[in-house]
Amino acid sequence: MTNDAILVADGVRRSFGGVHAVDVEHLEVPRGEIAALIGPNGAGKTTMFNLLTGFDKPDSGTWSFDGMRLDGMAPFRVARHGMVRTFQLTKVLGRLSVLENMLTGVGGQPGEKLSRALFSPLWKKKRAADIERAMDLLTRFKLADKAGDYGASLSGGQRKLLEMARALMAEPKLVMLDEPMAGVNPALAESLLEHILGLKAEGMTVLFVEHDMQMVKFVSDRVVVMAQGKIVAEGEPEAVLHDEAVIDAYLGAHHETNLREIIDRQLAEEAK
Ligand SMILES: Nc1ncnc2c1ncn2[C@@H]1O[C@H](COP(=O)(O)OP(=O)(O)OP(=O)(O)O)[C@@H](O)[C@H]1O
Repeated sequence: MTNDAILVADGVRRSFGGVHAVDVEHLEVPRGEIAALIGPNGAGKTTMFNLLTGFDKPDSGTWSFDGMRLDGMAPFRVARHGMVRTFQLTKVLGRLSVLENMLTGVGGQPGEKLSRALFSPLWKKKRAADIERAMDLLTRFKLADKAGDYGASLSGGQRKLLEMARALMAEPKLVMLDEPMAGVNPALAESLLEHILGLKAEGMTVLFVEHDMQMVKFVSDRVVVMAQGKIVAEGEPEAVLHDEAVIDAYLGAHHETNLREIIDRQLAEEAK
């Protein structure tokens, strides 16, 4: 479909009992773009994220990332290959400091104990470089003054920022964000948007799940719509958000967001 897709998935299926949570024939994420994955509650978006990043196993399906097959790979290996994700409910570790949380995002930690013992000076050098990188990222995300504070002391919005900053520790090529705007106050929301656009400016690809249509419209180059496990529409935001099938997918599932109202409001604003 696209000339240069960083992620290509085929025949990805996952059922829970009788529920076909994910039943995706084909998905491509274009390199260097920001793609939004939208759809009503229970559409299968988070399950799809979990499958692609190795946090859940599909009943069937294959996918490749940057030309390499990643299906069946453990999450830390997926991250090491450059595909990292954040979670809808952040996984910031409350009893670790903000800086320590950042260091958990460094790739290549599991199984390093032996080499660490053998090459201690090397490890120390790497550790110092990791700390420097972590502090640079914390500065960029305006969290540097909190480096020594416990993760638990951060607000919900700051945790979202920390999770995004931690994801960048692995120097990813693709960043997957699960509902980055949920529970974030307007001031932080603006800075989150800037950070997401910044990732693209730095050459990263972004795939995010979001219910906030304003954000979807504002930052995405491409929108993929899921409903009942399947992809029901995809394309440029303008076209997709006016698509009858998309509106039906939302309204049919009695989703809390009335897309028609949002679209009408946006059209009225644009007409002003
Ligand atoms: N571990 C699980 N066990 C049983 N059913 C599950 C499990 N995870 C997801 N489901 C079901 O799979 C379907 C898809 O859920 P999923 O969380 O992926 O949807 P979603 O699009 O991310 O929804 P939301 O926007 O509410 O986060 C739902 O019917 C959900 O109840």
